[in-house]
Amino acid sequence: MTPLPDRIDLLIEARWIVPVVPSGIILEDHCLAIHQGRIVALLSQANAADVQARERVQLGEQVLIPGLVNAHTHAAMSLFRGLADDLPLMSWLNDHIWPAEARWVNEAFVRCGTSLAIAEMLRGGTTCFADMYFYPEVTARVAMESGIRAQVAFPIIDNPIPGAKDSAEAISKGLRLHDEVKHNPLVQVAFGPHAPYTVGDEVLNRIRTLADELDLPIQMHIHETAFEVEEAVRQTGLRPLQRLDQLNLVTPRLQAVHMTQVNDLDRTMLGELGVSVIHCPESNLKLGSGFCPVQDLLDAGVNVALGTDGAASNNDLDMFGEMRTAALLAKGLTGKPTAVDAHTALHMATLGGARALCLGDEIGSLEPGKSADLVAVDLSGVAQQPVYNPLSQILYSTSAAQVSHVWVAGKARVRNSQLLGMDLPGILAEARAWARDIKQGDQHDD
Ligand SMILES: CSC[C@H]1O[C@@H](n2cnc3c(O)ncnc32)[C@H](O)[C@@H]1O
Ligand SMILES: [Zn+2]
Repeated sequence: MTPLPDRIDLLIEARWIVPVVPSGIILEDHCLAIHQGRIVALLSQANAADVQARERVQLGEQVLIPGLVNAHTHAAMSLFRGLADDLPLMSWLNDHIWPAEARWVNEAFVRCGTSLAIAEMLRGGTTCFADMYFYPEVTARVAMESGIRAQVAFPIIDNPIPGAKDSAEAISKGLRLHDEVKHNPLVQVAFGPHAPYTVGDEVLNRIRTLADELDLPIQMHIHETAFEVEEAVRQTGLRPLQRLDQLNLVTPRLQAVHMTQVNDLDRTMLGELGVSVIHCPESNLKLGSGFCPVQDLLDAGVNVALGTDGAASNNDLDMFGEMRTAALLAKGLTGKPTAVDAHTALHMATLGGARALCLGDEIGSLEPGKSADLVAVDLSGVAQQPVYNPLSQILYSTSAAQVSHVWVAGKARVRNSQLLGMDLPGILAEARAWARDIKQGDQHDD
């Protein structure tokens, strides 16, 4: 072990630590040593006794895990939470969400909705989120101000969108944003072509060329419903994933969101070509979109991450709930209780997400050298007793409400369940004002 600095910044003592790597290990009565925003050691409490630290945090009956990675959301859509429920995807989008976006979405909307979403995510143990929404420059700014880690995919659709008159303008604004934030340690930019049915071949070709040149990820909704795949086959003779492969987009930089429709050829292609699949089980269930065959994908060597999707189709941004749904759904779908076990679900929500966002060397597990993106979960409550195995509690009897502390790059963002550095009362007041106007159809004054 490399010697520790004479005095480290932070020492966290916990009853349990689940580092995710090595797989399945649970450390009891251990400490995590943090210096300059990075994990420098995992130590037994006996070995940590002589360590000098500027700050010591004693967590008691709590479990420390890596920060959760919400690998797909539309943060600002938190302002549309509960606006249109119990509908299938295309009527939800065409008849409700897209008209509401055309009427309401502007920079002030994105600022307020993204702040609300980040507050919910940080309080719930999400330390990194991957976003795809209009005015990505606003999302990036709010993320930087709040201290959360983010991948901001700038949206590209063939039609005009809020903030860009066409896809060429969306791309040039997105590239400018990349240039502005490329040295920021917490925020990175990605391409966000919305879906195969909203972006044509010419624009996809340009995205592929630019993403290769700049070494940037591409996030896209793909094979979300059977209807999407059937329509594409009817119109072109190709499944959307086949079409994307012909355009050389099926590569390790592709983050394929949803993938509820997977045939043998798709599965082989995803595994062999190193694509990450972002599984959004609750949004898929609520919109009746279908089921992503996660265990089959994992067996084929596909990296699978977890996302909530937006709060307008979920309707929360709770990654603990998402992990539990993913685990239960896989068992129901396969008829096998061993499918997506507790460790696999936590892996998808941490290291799987980190790898999908090309951040696998930086976050996703508690290992020396990685950034100190951490979550402490309180297991002392009545609904968490007794504790035989803290991993079981994390998956099957815990929600965002039990998160007590959150650190991003070693900096505390939640302490004793209180959000730090964000004006939560102000954000809530503004969100309620937006909802009042949206409900009444009034003009919103900033
Ligand atoms: C291009 S910005 C994002 C765009 O996507 C819409 N959206 C939200 N959820 C979904 C989904 O599950 N499938 C497809 N599109 C979705 C959102 O409303 C924005 O218009
Ligand atoms: Zn989505």
